Amino acid sequence: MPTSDNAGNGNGLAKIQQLGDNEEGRPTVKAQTIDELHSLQKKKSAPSTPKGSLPTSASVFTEEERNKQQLESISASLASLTRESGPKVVKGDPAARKYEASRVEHVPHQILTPTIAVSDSALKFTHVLYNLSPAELYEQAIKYEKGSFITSTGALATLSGAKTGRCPRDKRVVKDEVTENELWWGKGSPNIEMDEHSFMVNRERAVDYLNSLDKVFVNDQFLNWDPENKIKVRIVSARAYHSLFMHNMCIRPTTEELENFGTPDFTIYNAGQFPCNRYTHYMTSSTSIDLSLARKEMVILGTQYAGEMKKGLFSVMHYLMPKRKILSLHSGCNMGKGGDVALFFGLSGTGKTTLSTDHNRYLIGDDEHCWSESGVSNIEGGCYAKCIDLSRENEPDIWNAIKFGTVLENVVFDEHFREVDYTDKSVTENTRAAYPIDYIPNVKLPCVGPHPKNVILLACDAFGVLPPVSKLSLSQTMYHFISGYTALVAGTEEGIKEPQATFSACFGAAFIMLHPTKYAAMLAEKMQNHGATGWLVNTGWSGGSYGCGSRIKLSYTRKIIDAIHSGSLLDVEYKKTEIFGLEIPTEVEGVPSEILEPENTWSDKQAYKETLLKLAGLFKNNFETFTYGENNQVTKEILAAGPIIHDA
Ligand SMILES: Nc1ncnc2c1ncn2[C@@H]1O[C@H](COP(=O)(O)OP(=O)(O)O)[C@@H](O)[C@H]1O
Ligand SMILES: C=C(OP(=O)(O)O)C(=O)O
Ligand SMILES: [Ca+2]
Ligand SMILES: [Mn+2]
Repeated sequence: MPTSDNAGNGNGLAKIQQLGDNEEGRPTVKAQTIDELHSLQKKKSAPSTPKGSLPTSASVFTEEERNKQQLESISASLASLTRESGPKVVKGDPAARKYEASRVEHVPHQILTPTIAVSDSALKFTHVLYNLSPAELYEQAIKYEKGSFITSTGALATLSGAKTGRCPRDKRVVKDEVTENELWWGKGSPNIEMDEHSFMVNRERAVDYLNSLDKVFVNDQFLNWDPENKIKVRIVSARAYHSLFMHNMCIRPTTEELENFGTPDFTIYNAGQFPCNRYTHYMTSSTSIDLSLARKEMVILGTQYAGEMKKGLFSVMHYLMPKRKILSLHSGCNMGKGGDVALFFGLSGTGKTTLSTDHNRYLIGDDEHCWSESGVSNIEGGCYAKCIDLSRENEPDIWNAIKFGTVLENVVFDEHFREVDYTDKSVTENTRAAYPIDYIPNVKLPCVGPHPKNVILLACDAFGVLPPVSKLSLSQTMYHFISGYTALVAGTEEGIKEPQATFSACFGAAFIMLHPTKYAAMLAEKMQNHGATGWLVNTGWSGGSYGCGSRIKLSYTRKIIDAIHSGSLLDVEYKKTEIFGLEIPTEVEGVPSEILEPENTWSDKQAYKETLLKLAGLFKNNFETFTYGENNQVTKEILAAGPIIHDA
């Protein structure tokens, strides 16, 4: 009898929902398990050639064949040259190994020759993370690299370790029968020799280190936007940070270009976390950056500073391009709406990146270019901006480029909000942002342009005696190009009042491979043929040396640069200065006229005169290397274009 109560079921109890029921028409997932659900999240990236389309000559390979070719090529790059130590390479993240297991069978078996010793590393797989996307590299960095964080604007903040700048004294170049005669060696040259054997010792050390890891990153990319002079580069590295940096800084291949990449023209082995062995001949520290032009390889040991890779490749371009009658330039480059191109030469910190990034002009590149018969081309696919004291007001385009995908090196940020404090120098003064060039809104794509109209030499003169702007004759341009002057303040060290003069031939002595006069002669010829005007712009001190005066306002420098671009600076009156013989304009729109003549801005005229003479003496002293050297091609005319000190 009590059952009848239940059977009636007039009590309003809800029916238990069945799987697949869909009360509000909301679809539920098709997955039966949580693993299945996860497997639905990622779909396969689309191939570049859609299925069913006719194969072109470049796409006759199946995806599997291409994959096999890529693996063979990477395997060859990573091969030990002294023994059969593998590697057995396999694509993909070892953390996701169970999903990759089926691919292992495709790896070609290495034939073991009994004459070559087998090591344990021959038995293990090296997982290759090949041309990962920025999103994948973020995950790798955050999961596995201490010191990697996402900032409030989405950039990837990283630490470069003990080295926060380049180590030019640890750079070595293999001297052989060919390079002995071709390259610039000796006093003033950046090329410190090593022999081939020592290079091989370091190469093996780097390759063994990389093979000992569970995984390595491989980037296959391009240098040079000039399609006829593109260079294929491969970068093998151990850190996601390095892979993302190069992804941003080199030219990114399309999926199709990557499928048909083939053998690289140049390979970098970056084993930066691992030191070199100081017992190796030619090694003077635990850091070594070694270049073999014959092998088309570079080895990095003992420094994780990413700029070493970018500037290492720049050195290679300084060798390869002049062979093709193309001038390689350590300069920024931009183009006006009317197609007028300007080059900005200058040493580190003088303003190449800042001044080539100009909201009113198209950016071609901020640091490395080529000047060929057909015009200028950027070597890189990204920019590498200093971020110390970066502000939205002064540099809006660089500020806005610091977003998802950008690598932020050695900056300090709020631990909770992850807002970067660009004034903080706790890690280093050389904080940097590396971003793809298309993060700048008015980029010129492809990054090429016609022959330059203006060649601007930037010097940050901390002595405060060079005029904010002067127009140069061709010989003066050559004189100042070969001198490559800048004077910076030590900055981080306390008590340093005296500016440090630096002379760096061709505004890039650390990267040139041939004698400076070779590049200078090419520049003179090109400037003459294309009617380019040379300018010297002081982005440094005014009103006294460092300590007394102050740095010229960026807004004034921008006005000066505007007047150069527009051509209006060609139509004003000029006055010639004493000692340096520089032509200085009497007026520039938007700039107080009195600052154009440095003497006016110094209250102590005697101190001005003495400082001017001191700097002129430093110039003369530096130039002696070029006039009395064995490669004396410097004409009297160029020498006469330098400062003239009259004996009292
Ligand atoms: N008058 C000026 N002209 C150019 N840069 C200036 C000036 N005053 C201050 N600066 C600062 O100097 C630095 C120049 O560095 P950057 O453009 O990165 O040089 P480079 O690319 O030549 O290494 C920037 O931090 C910029 O804000
Ligand atoms: C990255 C560099 O370039 P720059 O300082 O000229 O921007 C460098 O010299 O290490
Ligand atoms: Ca530099
Ligand atoms: Mn720069």
